[in-house]
Amino acid sequence: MNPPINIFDYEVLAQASMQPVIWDFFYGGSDDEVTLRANRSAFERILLRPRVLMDVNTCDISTSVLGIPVSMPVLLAPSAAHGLAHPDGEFATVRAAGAANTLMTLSTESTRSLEEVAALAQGPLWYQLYIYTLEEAQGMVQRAEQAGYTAIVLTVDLPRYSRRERDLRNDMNSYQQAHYPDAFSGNAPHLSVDGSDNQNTYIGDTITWDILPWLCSITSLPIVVKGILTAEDAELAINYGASAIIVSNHGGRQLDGVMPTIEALPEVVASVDGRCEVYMDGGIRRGIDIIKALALGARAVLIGRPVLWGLAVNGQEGVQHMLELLRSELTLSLRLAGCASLADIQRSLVQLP
Ligand SMILES: Cc1cc2nc3c(=O)[nH]c(=O)nc-3n(C[C@H](O)[C@H](O)[C@H](O)COP(=O)(O)O)c2cc1C
Ligand SMILES: CC(C)CC(=O)C(=O)O
Repeated sequence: MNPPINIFDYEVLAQASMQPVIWDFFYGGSDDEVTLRANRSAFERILLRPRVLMDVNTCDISTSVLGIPVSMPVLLAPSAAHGLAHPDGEFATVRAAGAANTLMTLSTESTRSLEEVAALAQGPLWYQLYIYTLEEAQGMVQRAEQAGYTAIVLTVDLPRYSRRERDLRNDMNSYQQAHYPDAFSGNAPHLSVDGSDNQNTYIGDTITWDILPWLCSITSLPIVVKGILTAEDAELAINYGASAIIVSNHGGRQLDGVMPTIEALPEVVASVDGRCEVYMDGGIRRGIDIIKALALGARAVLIGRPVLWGLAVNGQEGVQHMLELLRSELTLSLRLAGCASLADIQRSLVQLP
């Protein structure tokens, strides 16, 4: 294949470069993968209403998230076990994010430790939290704060691990433990992806909204709640102390059959009504997807799988190149839509089905 010129090219090359069992873990969703597919197909039903004869000679796509400047409204979503994609793991990812002047969110389930990753960071970092025990969570939050992470991203859509049928068929757990036993253990001894190993004490199915004031009491970092899909939960998140919300369905990997995130976004944005920043993830693969999300009220988007494709194909350089492809698509599409900056993106730029 010729050198990749878009994220779908990276996807093809990534699949060719990895063991099918790893590909299935990265690519797959839960159950029938209805939501996984819907995250993409929903973008195709939203059309753009461009304006013409605007001066788009310069086009500024820089912005900020929670006051932190980033070169574009594209952040790296947390994803587990980058060591399964490339031997450099999160070291490559954090270098690429820094080179692109954007923000990386490190997963609790990273291959490398949060301190090692922070030591290589040239750009801002957020830390994504899964709560096993409260003691472990408190320790991790304190470690993240000390290491220079600037927000805690609490993932709330994984009370329990979903059924990922590809992984069940492949016996992903045995494969991972045989070949990459440390893939998920960078920050704590979490040995498997689905909680089946007996060292896992995950309490995600017992925590309630009170966890937010508790988190606020143990850290001065802002709390970003990831995995909100409804107006009701957006309201609760704000009332319980969230500083920002990520509209997310975990890339179609948790409850199957939920709405695609680009369709959930307007409801959440309306409910939040400017009281906090709202971001979204799920299916972002093109510059125009970012434009649609921003027109519907997201301040920024996060990308999950594309990072893993870049990593698998060419480590740090692959992630960097993938980000630059997205950056140039976004800039060109904005110009073609008549926008000279992100501030020019109005709700009227999109037409819903
Ligand atoms: C392989 C993989 C691992 C993931 N691991 C985590 C994780 O550890 N924590 C988390 O909050 N979300 C995790 N996610 C979800 C992403 O943060 C994000 O919500 C999702 O990937 C966005 O969809 P996209 O892949 O279509 O961009 C993971 C996603 C993938 C594909
Ligand atoms: C280890 C898993 C809990 C990581 C995750 O969030 C995912 O695979 O979607």
